[in-house]
Amino acid sequence: MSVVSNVTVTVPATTANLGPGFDCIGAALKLYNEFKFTRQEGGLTIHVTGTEAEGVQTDESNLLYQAFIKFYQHIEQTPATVKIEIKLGVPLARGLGSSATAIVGGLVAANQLEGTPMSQSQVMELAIAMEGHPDNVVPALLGGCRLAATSGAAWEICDVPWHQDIVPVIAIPNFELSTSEARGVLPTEVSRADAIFNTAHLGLLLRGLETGNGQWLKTALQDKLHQPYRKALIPGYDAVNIAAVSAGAYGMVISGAGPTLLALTDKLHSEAVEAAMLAAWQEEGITAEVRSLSLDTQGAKSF
Ligand SMILES: Nc1ncnc2c1ncn2[C@@H]1O[C@H](COP(=O)(O)OP(=O)(O)O)[C@@H](O)[C@H]1O
Ligand SMILES: N[C@@H](CCOP(=O)(O)O)C(=O)O
Repeated sequence: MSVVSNVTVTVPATTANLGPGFDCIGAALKLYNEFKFTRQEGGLTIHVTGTEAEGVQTDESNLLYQAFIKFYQHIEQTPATVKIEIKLGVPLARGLGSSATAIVGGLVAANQLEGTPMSQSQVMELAIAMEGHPDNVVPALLGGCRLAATSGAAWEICDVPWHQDIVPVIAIPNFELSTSEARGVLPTEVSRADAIFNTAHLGLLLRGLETGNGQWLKTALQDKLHQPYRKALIPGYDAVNIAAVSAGAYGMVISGAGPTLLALTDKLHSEAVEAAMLAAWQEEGITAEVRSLSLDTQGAKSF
């Protein structure tokens, strides 16, 4: 393919971890950021519109631009000078993969502008290296629900079947929690019992997601590697959890590094689960936006 003068990339939000799959599983959601890159003379300009636009840097420190630059370093070329227009749909620092959209968006845009010198799997490897874990950048790039594992040299990515009756309900509170802060509270070592617990629960989760077996999902959505440490950073976590399950959710987990909470339920109960999560957070004095979203199956798209 040939070099082009502009490209627009859309990248979906993600919900990573899904309880027991810390740092290895995530799903793309139908909620998007849009990034337009146009070649221009005379230096970088960044213009941001949409949800919480004031929270995004408009200089060279911008994460989207950092990913763009990383691509050129990788192919050992001088970066194109560009105008960047960002339309935000994914809220920042809420555990919905806003940073992953920026990393994937910057890499995909640079690859497209330069006529795709890199394959999709090379872009993916670079995105994982930048983010430090695969569970949000992989579904952001490829869509669907994805499990990632590495032997050390390369990554194996597998598509995780998601039963059509399972509905993700996301409850996004009106406060931020940076991923680095939420990683900072985690222990560096875990017990053998906790490692076994999560191994078993992740296996059960994969089968529960595939079959829609509610009994399996109810047990599977438990975790001992990150949520017990992180829930103290999310006021109202226990109340929202109890409300979601009482309204018919299989269970509730922290989306990504939080503070967004994710309940899995079925179509019959999704509206009641939404209302219950919203009311529980309101009672704690926290404003939230609660919605049922479906899975994005296409990942990053450029045009
Ligand atoms: N569209 C974007 N363009 C540039 N930078 C972004 C964008 N979205 C997020 N970021 C950067 O990523 C940070 C949030 O990352 P992080 O703490 O990992 O939270 P999240 O869970 O949303 O990924 C923001 O504060 C901002 O610096
Ligand atoms: N496994 C990571 C996932 C972070 O996802 P994000 O959406 O919060 O960026 C973690 O839990 O730290």
